[in-house]
Amino acid sequence: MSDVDIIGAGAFGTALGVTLARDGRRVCLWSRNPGHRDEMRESRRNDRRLPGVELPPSLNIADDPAALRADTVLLAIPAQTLDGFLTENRKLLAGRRLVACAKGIDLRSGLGPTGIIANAVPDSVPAILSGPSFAVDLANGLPTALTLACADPAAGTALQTLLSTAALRLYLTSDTVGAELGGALKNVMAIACGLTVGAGLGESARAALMTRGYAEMGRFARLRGARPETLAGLSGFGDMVLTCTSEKSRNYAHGLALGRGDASGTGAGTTVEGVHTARAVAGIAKQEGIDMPITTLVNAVVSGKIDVDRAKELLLARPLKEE
Ligand SMILES: NC(=O)C1=CN([C@@H]2O[C@H](COP(=O)(O)OP(=O)(O)OC[C@H]3O[C@@H](n4cnc5c(N)ncnc54)[C@H](O)[C@@H]3O)[C@@H](O)[C@H]2O)C=CC1
Ligand SMILES: O=C(CO)COP(=O)(O)O
Repeated sequence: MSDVDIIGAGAFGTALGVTLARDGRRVCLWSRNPGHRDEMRESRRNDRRLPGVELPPSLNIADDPAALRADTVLLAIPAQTLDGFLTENRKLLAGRRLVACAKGIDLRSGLGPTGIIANAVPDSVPAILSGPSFAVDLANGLPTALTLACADPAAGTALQTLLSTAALRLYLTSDTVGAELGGALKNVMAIACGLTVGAGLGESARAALMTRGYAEMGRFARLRGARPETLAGLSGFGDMVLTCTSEKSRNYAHGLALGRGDASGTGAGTTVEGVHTARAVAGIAKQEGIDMPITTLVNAVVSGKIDVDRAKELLLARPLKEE
């Protein structure tokens, strides 16, 4: 039996699997695509999603989620697919520690990943792993620090120990809402920053957006019960800094391409979580009367309703206020 099972052989699921297996854990990695599984078994690499990285011998490729038996399951699939997967596999996942690795808000329910888990598999222990970590950095063994959030203190401590390695340092919190909102909302801000730089509005404008975006994230998160110190930690501020300043971020790169006038952005087939989260959060903000100007305008731009110039005009025309 493995120590950790991983659902989703995308860039992040594979990077986590490689990291844990190198550090001595027995890992089972499942991809929904049989051809992809065969390729990984044969080449001992995941060239589709994380090219050039060897899969360690203690990482096995599983054929069927039903064969996965570990107490700890990492859910490394996009946020919009989480509810469907969990609902379909509810019985199989009951009683386990389910660690979401996705960063997003479900469009249908408005829930973050731990809320989705709690709803879909009520007798599981939900947790979330979030923070600044490009899959490729992790897979290359570079030092990385993340937030592990779990409301159950004993399970949280056990997960922190199980999932920390020599290069991957996990900080523990019980604030699952804060951790998941920081990770979801920073993707929207990364798109905003990409749009700004892509449209040639400058780095000063990006710094302004990051700062006001962070204030906006805090407003939304507080109203949902998050603790401000969680937002100031790795899963909020830390990840926002990374993804708002690096072209390695798909959210930032998507904004950058749109801002430069390429209407397809990073193109179909790339996971850009912030697009869906902007839509979900803009809708909630409107409904609940929460002031979220940057998120609202990102949603309007990525859905093609307005262009970046119009978004800039609208932001700059807002009434002057205290900081
Ligand atoms: N790539 C990165 O550097 C990081 C990604 N994340 C988060 O991890 C999540 C996954 O991202 P990536 O691995 O990068 O994406 P990816 O695009 O590389 O892979 C996504 C994987 O999910 C699988 N998948 C999609 N729908 C599925 C379904 N219904 N059932 C089963 N499998 C399904 C796909 O086949 C694919 O293998 C996202 O929420 C992302 O924000 C978090 C930290 C870092
Ligand atoms: O969340 C990430 C790094 O922490 C990855 O960001 P992207 O999904 O924008 O590539």
